[in-house]
Amino acid sequence: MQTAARQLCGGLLGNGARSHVPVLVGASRAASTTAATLPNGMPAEVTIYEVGPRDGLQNEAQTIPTEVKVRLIDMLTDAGIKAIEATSFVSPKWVPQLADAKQVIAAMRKAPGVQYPVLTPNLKGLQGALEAGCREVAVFAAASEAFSRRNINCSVAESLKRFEEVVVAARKEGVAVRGYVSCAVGCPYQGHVDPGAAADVGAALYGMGCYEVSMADTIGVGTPASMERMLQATMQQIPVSKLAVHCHDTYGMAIANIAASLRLGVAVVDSSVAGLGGCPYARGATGNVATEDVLYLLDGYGIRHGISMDAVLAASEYISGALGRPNGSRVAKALLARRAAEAEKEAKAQAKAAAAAKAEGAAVAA
Ligand SMILES: CC(C)(COP(=O)([O-])OP(=O)([O-])OC[C@H]1O[C@@H](n2cnc3c(N)ncnc32)[C@H](O)[C@@H]1OP(=O)([O-])[O-])[C@@H](O)C(=O)NCCC(=O)NCCSC(=O)C[C@@](C)(O)CC(=O)[O-]
Repeated sequence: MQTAARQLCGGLLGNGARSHVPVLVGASRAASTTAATLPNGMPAEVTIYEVGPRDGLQNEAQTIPTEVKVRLIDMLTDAGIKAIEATSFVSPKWVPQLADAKQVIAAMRKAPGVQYPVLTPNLKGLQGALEAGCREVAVFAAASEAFSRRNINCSVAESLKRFEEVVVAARKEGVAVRGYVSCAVGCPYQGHVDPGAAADVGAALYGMGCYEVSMADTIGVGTPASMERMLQATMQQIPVSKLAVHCHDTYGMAIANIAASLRLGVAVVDSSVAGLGGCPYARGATGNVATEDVLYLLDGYGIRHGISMDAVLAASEYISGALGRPNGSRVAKALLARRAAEAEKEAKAQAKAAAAAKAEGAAVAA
């Protein structure tokens, strides 16, 4: 596997992944470079790449009305999130929940300065995305053969060939492409994944022209130690400013894994409002790390993110209500409980003051 990805990468680039083609003009985040770091080595500013509407909803058994998806995306836009993965142009037989991709893109608000990428597994998906007017797409390879077969029905090497066609065609249209490496620290079918194998697949995606590569702990089995090993191997082939992390929270390690990634300089974090999500082809994997939890972590370090926690909480409560289930974010639950307690205290104080004023009025009248 490692060799296959390396060979392919070499074949695509001639002299290796570092000869990355320049990023696109007009794709604002795609063209940006990371700036300052804090004294602790962490980035001073982090971009949240919100995957709730896509990764979060793709696995839902119940049918979610298009209007609900659109409302969620609009609320996340209102929260100030600058990258929101809206949906997927994949086979509706494989992921029926996102069969309304075209309608979602048509109906949602497209705010200036916000990217709304969509997943495209092949040229057919890209064609659908272009027809819908999308300006950023994402391709998704895996560091594990078994997962690649289950998720996209082909080997890793075949998928990279397919993605190269997508990347070339997208870039011709001026459309930015992001890459994912699934199972970067563990696979539901094969178990252990070699950090070098994940790094090689990431390098192949970066080398073919993805402006950023998101290294995904698809089933949330990683720990800070295994994340660090994987990222250190990857950073030998891709600059850290072009890396993102995508952590599922199955074992409750996602926040620790993100903190470890920040320490290595990673400045783009994928997350999902209310902790929604799970991949249909990753048995037992729970949702992504919740956006609210990541914002709380970033606030704790004094890292800028430009997002309104209140507005994310509103989106989080909205989608949890629409799905009829408890909010999956611990931070959302804690903040909402604290706010409810404060509101109750305030209401009691007001009632007491009103009663006292009434009693005083009655005494004066007597
Ligand atoms: C890749 C394929 C299409 C191969 O699926 P296949 O069955 O090998 O493809 P095919 O080319 O033989 O086509 C089969 C049928 O699908 C149609 N088709 C083919 N392509 C498309 C398309 N783009 N849009 C709409 N329809 C499409 C095609 O036209 C045909 O229709 P039919 O003739 O039978 O009526 C399929 O396996 C697929 O769609 N897989 C998607 C799986 C997926 O979305 N998984 C979840 C996302 S990945 C993820 O969540 C991980 C990530 C990114 O979040 C990071 C992480 O945490 O790891």
